[in-house]
Amino acid sequence: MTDDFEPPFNSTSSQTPTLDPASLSLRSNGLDSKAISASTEAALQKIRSTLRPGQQQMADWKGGLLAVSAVPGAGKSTGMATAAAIAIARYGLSSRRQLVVVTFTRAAAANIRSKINEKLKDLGLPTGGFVVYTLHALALNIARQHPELSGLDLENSTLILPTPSNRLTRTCVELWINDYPRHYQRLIEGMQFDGEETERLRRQSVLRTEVLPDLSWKVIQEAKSSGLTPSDLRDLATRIPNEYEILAIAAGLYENYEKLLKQRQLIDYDEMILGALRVLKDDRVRQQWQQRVFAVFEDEAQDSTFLQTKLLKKLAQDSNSEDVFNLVRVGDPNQAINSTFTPADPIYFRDFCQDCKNQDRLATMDRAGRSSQIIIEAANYVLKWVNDSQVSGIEKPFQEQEIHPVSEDDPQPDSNPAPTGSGLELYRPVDIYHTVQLIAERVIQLIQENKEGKFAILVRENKQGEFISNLLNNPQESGFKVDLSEYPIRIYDVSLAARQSRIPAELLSLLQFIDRPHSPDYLKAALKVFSDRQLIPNQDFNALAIQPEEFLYPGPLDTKPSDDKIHKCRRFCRSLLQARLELAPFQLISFLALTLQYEKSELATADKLAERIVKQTAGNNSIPAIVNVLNEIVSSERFETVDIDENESNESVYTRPGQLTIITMHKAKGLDWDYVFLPFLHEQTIPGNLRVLPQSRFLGEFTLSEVARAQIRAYLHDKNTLLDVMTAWEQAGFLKTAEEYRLLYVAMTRAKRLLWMSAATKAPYSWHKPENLQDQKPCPILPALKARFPHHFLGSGSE
Ligand SMILES: Nc1ncnc2c1ncn2[C@@H]1O[C@H](COP(=O)(O)OP(=O)(O)OP(=O)(O)O)[C@@H](O)[C@H]1O
Repeated sequence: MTDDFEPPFNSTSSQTPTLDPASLSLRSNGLDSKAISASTEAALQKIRSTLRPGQQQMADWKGGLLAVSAVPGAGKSTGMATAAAIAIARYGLSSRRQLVVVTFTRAAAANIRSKINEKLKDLGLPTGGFVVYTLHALALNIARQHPELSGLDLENSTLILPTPSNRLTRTCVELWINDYPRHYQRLIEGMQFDGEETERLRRQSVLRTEVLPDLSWKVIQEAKSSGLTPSDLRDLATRIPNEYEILAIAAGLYENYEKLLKQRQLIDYDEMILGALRVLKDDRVRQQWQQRVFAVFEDEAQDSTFLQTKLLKKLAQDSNSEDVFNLVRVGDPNQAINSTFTPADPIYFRDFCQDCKNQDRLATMDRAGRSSQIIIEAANYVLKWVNDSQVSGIEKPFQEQEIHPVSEDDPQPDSNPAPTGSGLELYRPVDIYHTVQLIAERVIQLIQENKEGKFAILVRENKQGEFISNLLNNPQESGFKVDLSEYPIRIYDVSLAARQSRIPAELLSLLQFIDRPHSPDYLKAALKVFSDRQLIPNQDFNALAIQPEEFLYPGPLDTKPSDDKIHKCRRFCRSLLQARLELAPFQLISFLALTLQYEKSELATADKLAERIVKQTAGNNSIPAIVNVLNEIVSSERFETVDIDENESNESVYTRPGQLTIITMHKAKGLDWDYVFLPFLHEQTIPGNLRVLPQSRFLGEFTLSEVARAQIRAYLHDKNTLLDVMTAWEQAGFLKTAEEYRLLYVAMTRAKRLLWMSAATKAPYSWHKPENLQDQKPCPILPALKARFPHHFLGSGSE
């Protein structure tokens, strides 16, 4: 985290510029521009003339609020960087009074920083007039400079990223169970219960290791990032009673979480934003900051949470006039794809756009030069079709915002390029193997035509990427007919990195089991790791794990049936316990890596991890010591994986010429390629539906965490909306449907010259078992596109 933020603004008050009262009154009505020379003005006009109409509106901003709603590929970051450089020049900004540019990821921050620097250099201006932050880095910077106000001791605390499976979440759950036995019992009883002991143990296992950690994780994120305290949540719980008292449980978990953070000197990301907001509550300090901040420009504004929005508004507020904000927010409501698994909520940006519209301060950037005309038409059609079909209740998933091609004289080289072939190809391959074969064959054709071409296969989940990558990289072993290694194309599997980032957690689970094999939780977690790695068949592990001894070493009198599946699970677990007896603790990591059948780069990551553990446990190389170190790595930071090919983290590695990138749709946001392949578009995943896992059906046909989250969200949007359980569950489903379609839209709009889409007739129900094929319906978009663009439908693709 430490390298995530800029050198701080000057923090002492003596260095704060004092403002001339005359300019203050001017600033309330608009910003006070510096007198600039005719030659600088001419240079600014020249830069402005390279912008598209929507971008020019950004460049012409003269203070106050401005919302910019842009379509994919409209040039949001280009426009923002240029507008920033123009504002810096026009208002004579310097390190004493800076423009603050905020964006979402570090890569995006680096990108926009270099664009602004470039423009300033062209203008012959110094580069001290602006800073670029990620939202969290900005908050951290403010909180760090005023520890007495933020209440955060950042020097002695650890930053954490809670997950449902980490120790902190699990401890919250255990404490809650202790404090609320009656509530817990009510959950165990579920819809109905006949008191049978094995079933009781199974339900306890599901609640303790799945349902409650999930509830805790989702609700805490949602509530905290929206500024709700545990007691706010308790109040809300009394207003939405239900049988299980879901929100009361959530409030209890949240209280435990907050207590644990304090006790253990841990800080989460929301705490940093809250800390910064506490700092800005102090009038004097707030004014100092506001005087140093000339204005705030935010990119990717559709992904902000309530608290983040609040922080930016505070900073952008005029120090002398509460109603004046110098704030430009740029985003695309149609590319909001984080709201179902993070607390990001596009409603805040939509509301901001609406407010700005009412004040005539909304600009739209609806021209984009990225894609061929036919791809634009397909994306526009999807948007309209989805909105018209009312797939997600009354709220439309998309803002009615069509993409238009840029004008003929647009400065972007090769804008709206000619399509490759027909530009849009729709297929219904026989099965998923056939799908990959069609892609490989098409790639071979295209790479021969264009050696510098950029290719990507976008998948919905990493498992699909793994499947494709295995077939393409090991054609012989898989009996696959096409061998890409004979052609000048490199395969870059981004999902591999995601798989690698799971390595520390996987090893931790196995080691915890080795350390305490009689713990049902650890046994279950170990089985889950084997199953995720496809070494054992997936099944309800709660049933196996509740009596570890019986499972591991069944006696002759054991009555439980034991089939092949169970034998296989048992063999793996026993081999771990055997290793414990035979190997020294420091050798266990390598043994586990081999047991999990890690491949080359995964083994390298495991080695790196082992080295670090040996160092950190020097003097006490016991299994509990190793578990402790691993636990810290897993719960407090992202361990860096080793990429055998490179160590670059720059996004440009995803879009290199002559490369076929396999990447998730989520990660592809903001990137583009000449040829984009979207395989496996099945209704089951896009839009899919919210599933209740069989093991937690005893609670009813809904998921506690989703219900609670939907209830909180509805309340935040409108304090009078209190949803009952089933309505909340339905809302959660709508939210997911809407977001899946937006994700598909993001994926489609990554293509420049060819958009290739397919749904195989036969596909697996679960990608954990890709070989189990069954008939699968296509995503409803495909038949709709087929009807609208009949000439682009190429059947199964075989002659
Ligand atoms: N005024 C312009 N002149 C020349 N090129 C431009 C201009 N505006 C944008 N571009 C080019 O258009 C492409 C898309 O721009 P950019 O990546 O900023 O779009 P975006 O709106 O952020 O896209 P997305 O929403 O899909 O992430 C880039 O290659 C950029 O260089």
